[in-house]
Amino acid sequence: MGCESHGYDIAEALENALWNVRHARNQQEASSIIENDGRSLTAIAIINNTDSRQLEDLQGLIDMHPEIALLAVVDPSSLQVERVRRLIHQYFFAFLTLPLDPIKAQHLLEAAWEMTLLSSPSPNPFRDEDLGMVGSSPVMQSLYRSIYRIAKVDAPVLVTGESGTGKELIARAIHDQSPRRNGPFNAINCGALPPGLIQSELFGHEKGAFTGAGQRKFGIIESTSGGTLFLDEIGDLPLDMQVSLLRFLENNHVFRLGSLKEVKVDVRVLAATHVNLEAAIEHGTFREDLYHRLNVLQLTPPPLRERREDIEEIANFFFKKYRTEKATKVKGFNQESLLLMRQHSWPGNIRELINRVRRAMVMCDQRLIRPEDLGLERRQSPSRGQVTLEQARDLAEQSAIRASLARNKYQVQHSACELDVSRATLYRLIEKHGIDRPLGKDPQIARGTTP
Ligand SMILES: Nc1ncnc2c1ncn2[C@@H]1O[C@H](COP(=O)(O)OP(=O)(O)OP(=O)(O)O)[C@@H](O)[C@H]1O
Repeated sequence: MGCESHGYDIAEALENALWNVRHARNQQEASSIIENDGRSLTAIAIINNTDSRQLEDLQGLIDMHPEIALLAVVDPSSLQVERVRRLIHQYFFAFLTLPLDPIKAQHLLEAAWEMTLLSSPSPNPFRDEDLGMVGSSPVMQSLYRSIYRIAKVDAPVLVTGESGTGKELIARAIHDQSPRRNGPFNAINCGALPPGLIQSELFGHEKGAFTGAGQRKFGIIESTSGGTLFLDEIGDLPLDMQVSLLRFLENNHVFRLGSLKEVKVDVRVLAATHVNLEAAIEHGTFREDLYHRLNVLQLTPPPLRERREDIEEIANFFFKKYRTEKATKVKGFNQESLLLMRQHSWPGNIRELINRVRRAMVMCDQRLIRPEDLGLERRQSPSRGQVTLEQARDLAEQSAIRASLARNKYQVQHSACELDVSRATLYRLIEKHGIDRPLGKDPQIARGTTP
């Protein structure tokens, strides 16, 4: 909120950078925006006036909403005023001086927004379930926010990232959240198209355009009119097709093969690649002009190994999803599996995680999925000198339980008595350490029920 002219200039610069901007001219307007907005807010307050009444109002508003991270924008002369300096120091995430540097403003706003997320009562202010995506880590929260922002505009988007990180899912989510959501969403894998058919697949053909073209065919671009076209593995598109695609992106017209008549098409193009297009440009296999045309907005989903905190959530999500498809006695993952999943490097990212969970659900003949069901190597015992106190405790606990179970012929009740813990605690510890027990040795295990 703040001074009209500066406010509108800043709002325009931020809107251009795809921020969702609301402009409040005074404290009342700011309050009503805050009350009405259910999602996290990050705010800029323009302090153009050192009037103590105004400063008090501003302080009152800030006091009422400590969850909002605020950036101050001030005229350098206002910084001479002790009260302004104190207010900024006590209540603001950072400050910027006029004239505003829009790049710096954006960076600080990003950082302030992340801070807002941390203090948000809801861990997911941007609803991942609306996007069909799982994962609550800060990096995914930031991705969801970008998807919502990018969905509102109509520019091309380039989604880059490793295989299996969710590039196609992101394209789908952008479409579903965009004004084009009622139009078609079509995806095509540029690497999977036979070279002789690409032109016709993308742009269509007229009857008789080539041997075998018995009738007119609309290409996928034309069939996507009013919707979103997702070009997967764009790096594999042959150079001549890159020229045609660039022409289409520049004037929104297509020529069907065998026709000189141009057809106007309204399509938003999203493209994805797992290869480095900049390197491809250097090698002469990708056109630089097409790269710049596609790369208006870029999104890069992180590899799974860079957001390990999401692994358990995603594994449980798919476990529940597949459990409803097929009756199974498996109840979840044991602690060792969860630990190993967290440690695995996931070269195939989420696709690999889904496949391992599905495989484990088939392979598992116990109540809880073990590392071998997932095809993951069991943890090596840490070598001498590398054991932390916690690991040493774990190892001692594990070996005491194993020994007691063996002594008591796997009768959990007897072992629990011997170890002086409740049966429920012993079951929990058995699961935690991934200790194998022969099936049927304990009545509870044989029935597969929770103790
Ligand atoms: N955040 C996510 N939440 C839930 N499922 C996801 C998520 N990201 C990806 N997936 C699932 O993982 C699988 C792989 O995703 P997707 O095909 O979108 O990856 P990709 O990056 O396009 O892979 P490729 O480069 O190999 O084409 C799909 O089954 C997808 O539904």
